[in-house]
Amino acid sequence: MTNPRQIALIALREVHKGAYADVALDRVLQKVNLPDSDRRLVTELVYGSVRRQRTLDALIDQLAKKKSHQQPKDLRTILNLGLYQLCYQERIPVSAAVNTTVELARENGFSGLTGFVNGLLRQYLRLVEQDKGNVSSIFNSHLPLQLPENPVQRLGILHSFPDWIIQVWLEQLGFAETEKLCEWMNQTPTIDLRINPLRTNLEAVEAALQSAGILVRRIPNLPQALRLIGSTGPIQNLPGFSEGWWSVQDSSAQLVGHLLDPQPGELIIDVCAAPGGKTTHIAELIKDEGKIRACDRTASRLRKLQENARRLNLQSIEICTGDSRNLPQFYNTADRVLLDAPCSGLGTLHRHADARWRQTPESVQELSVLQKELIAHTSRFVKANGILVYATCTLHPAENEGVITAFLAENPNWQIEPLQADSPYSAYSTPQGWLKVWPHHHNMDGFFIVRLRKTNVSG
Ligand SMILES: C[S@@+](CC[C@H](N)C(=O)[O-])C[C@H]1O[C@@H](n2cnc3c(N)ncnc32)[C@H](O)[C@@H]1O
Repeated sequence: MTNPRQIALIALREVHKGAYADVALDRVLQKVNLPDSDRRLVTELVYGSVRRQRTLDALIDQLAKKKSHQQPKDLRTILNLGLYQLCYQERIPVSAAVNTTVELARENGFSGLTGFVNGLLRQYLRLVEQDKGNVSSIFNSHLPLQLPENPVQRLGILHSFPDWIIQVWLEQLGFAETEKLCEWMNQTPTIDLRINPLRTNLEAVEAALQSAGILVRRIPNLPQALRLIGSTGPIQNLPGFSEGWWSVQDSSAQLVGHLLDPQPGELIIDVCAAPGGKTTHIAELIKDEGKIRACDRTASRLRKLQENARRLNLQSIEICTGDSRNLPQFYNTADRVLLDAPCSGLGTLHRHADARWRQTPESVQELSVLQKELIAHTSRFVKANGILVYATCTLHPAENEGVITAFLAENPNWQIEPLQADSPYSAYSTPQGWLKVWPHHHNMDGFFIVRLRKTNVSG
């Protein structure tokens, strides 16, 4: 099979049955032999139509007599694919988008409905044309969508997020900023590298990448970070991967290691370590001199950590498989603890097309219970006067501020250690002393990071 749209439809069927979008996509792409340009098209169609599902469904609701959820499943997916191309893929000629969608319907059991598919897509195009010539447009975006007045639903439909996520962001940011954040989260993610200073340096990697035709940019105040610009092909094929010169790690995740500020010779426990992005950063920062206990309850993810440590030639990491809430042997042993907590990932929704539809207010609630238990147990690993850094890649206060506020209320011997006034990271700091990385301001993944100090032994 070589038709990219048919391959996208097969992957989307799996996603609608519950598969992760990246897993479903990998599975179908492995079975076919496509040129790179077609692979890119399948990827764009699958991730794009998953990400924009709510907006695309709203268009169907507006353009067809039957609502999107009343359409046969495959027909709805085919319409989503067609509308996605017309709405968001300017590179695809309109006639190609319409004709291939009609053909896809015909080849998948809807030969009696090709007129309906054609008519719906053409009606969409007519509305776009009308809108262009209409000064007092009823539509409020480049899409001919009639949107409700209610700000939550309005942003949710227009930018394709569930209402509850919009609500959480509106409460923190207001309408205009929430809209910017939604737009940011609908972009194609960038890739950052973290250079391993024990094997090479930034200048050498920059030069090697540039001579391979890859454009890169440095990130202010992050001495090991390089951002790749444009498409790169498979990341493992870039110069220096097998030599352990660098790891893939977003800039905001690199901030976490710097905030922990580990020192050579220390004992550091990374209590949610796998697949090891931050563990290996810590090992690099301590020049591989000292000990890092890398704990995680997921053995398969720890195997990835081991592979990464081997590739980067790091010796200071010791693996520990199990639940970090149940490791009393580590009490009062660590100079520093990193708790990079399992979270809802609302700061990295751009990286996982389906994540916005998988999380729910209930899953956030469950995660916040786990996060509170993890900090309560693992803070006991820290020696007197030691440090614990709590971090998440989410933008939900119940998993961030809520966890820390509750922990501090119950543990008066712990305090937030705010940044020094001259810290290079003060752009992210807040009056409360924790750091928040807002993607639409800082152009990196959303993160919450707080550095806590244990002030005496009695608690
Ligand atoms: C955000 S990820 C960690 C990412 C990692 N720090 C990195 O930078 O590559 C959270 C991890 O917490 C682990 N985890 C969840 N609950 C845990 C528990 N009770 N004890 C230990 N690990 C746990 C998950 O398996 C997952 O690998």
